[in-house]
Amino acid sequence: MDQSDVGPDLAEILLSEEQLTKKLDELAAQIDADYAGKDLLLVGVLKGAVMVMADLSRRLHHQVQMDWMAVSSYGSGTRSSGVVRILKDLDADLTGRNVIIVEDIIDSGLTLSWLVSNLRSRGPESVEIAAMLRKPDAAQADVDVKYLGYDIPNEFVVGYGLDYAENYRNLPFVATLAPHVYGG
Ligand SMILES: O=P(O)(O)OC[C@H]1O[C@H](OP(=O)(O)OP(=O)(O)O)[C@H](O)[C@@H]1O
Ligand code: HPA
Ligand SMILES: [Mg+2]
Repeated sequence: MDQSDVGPDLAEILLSEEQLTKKLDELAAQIDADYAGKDLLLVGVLKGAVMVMADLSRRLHHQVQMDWMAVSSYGSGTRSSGVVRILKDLDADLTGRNVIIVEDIIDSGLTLSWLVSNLRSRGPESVEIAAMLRKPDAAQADVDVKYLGYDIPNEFVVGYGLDYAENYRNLPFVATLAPHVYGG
């Protein structure tokens, strides 16, 4: 699929499939090296992390387990208010486990900052983060990300797991939306 398949809805491709692939290779090599000889549990955050989880995990030579959480922010009505509700919890017991939380994007950082402290309270050996995208100019909470793909500008992006109204998640690249799509 390329930009022509989604017509005029996209403004600009920020990261191509090749750029994502190159970064996934690098991150997988780092994780393999860092966790050599250690147990590893990858925790994906539904739904956005599905692409990163699938592509990163299959590049690892390391034997890993995978588990999933679904969370939702609520409160003021704006997304990522920092008040997070668990919609689906992990099946795995984290006691003594080495955990990497796998995410598509760190935007305000509120989701991950809450999630890291929640998972740390469950007695794991370690908790780290792997995220494909980060918006440094949107940060409202400090998030220490060990395995990062790309820093991007503070613009709404779609593709590679990221949605606008549940659309565009299946694009193999990351793009900005044309203003007419979101009423701009
Ligand atoms: O850093 P933050 O500002 O907290 O934003 C990042 C979170 O927002 C998105 O998820 P969303 O809640 O949209 O759910 P989804 O993954 O199902 O799209 C994204 O996948 C992250 O989980
Ligand atoms: O830029 C974004 N796009 C889609 N979903 C998101 N969730 C947080 N930030 C974003
Ligand atoms: Mg998400």
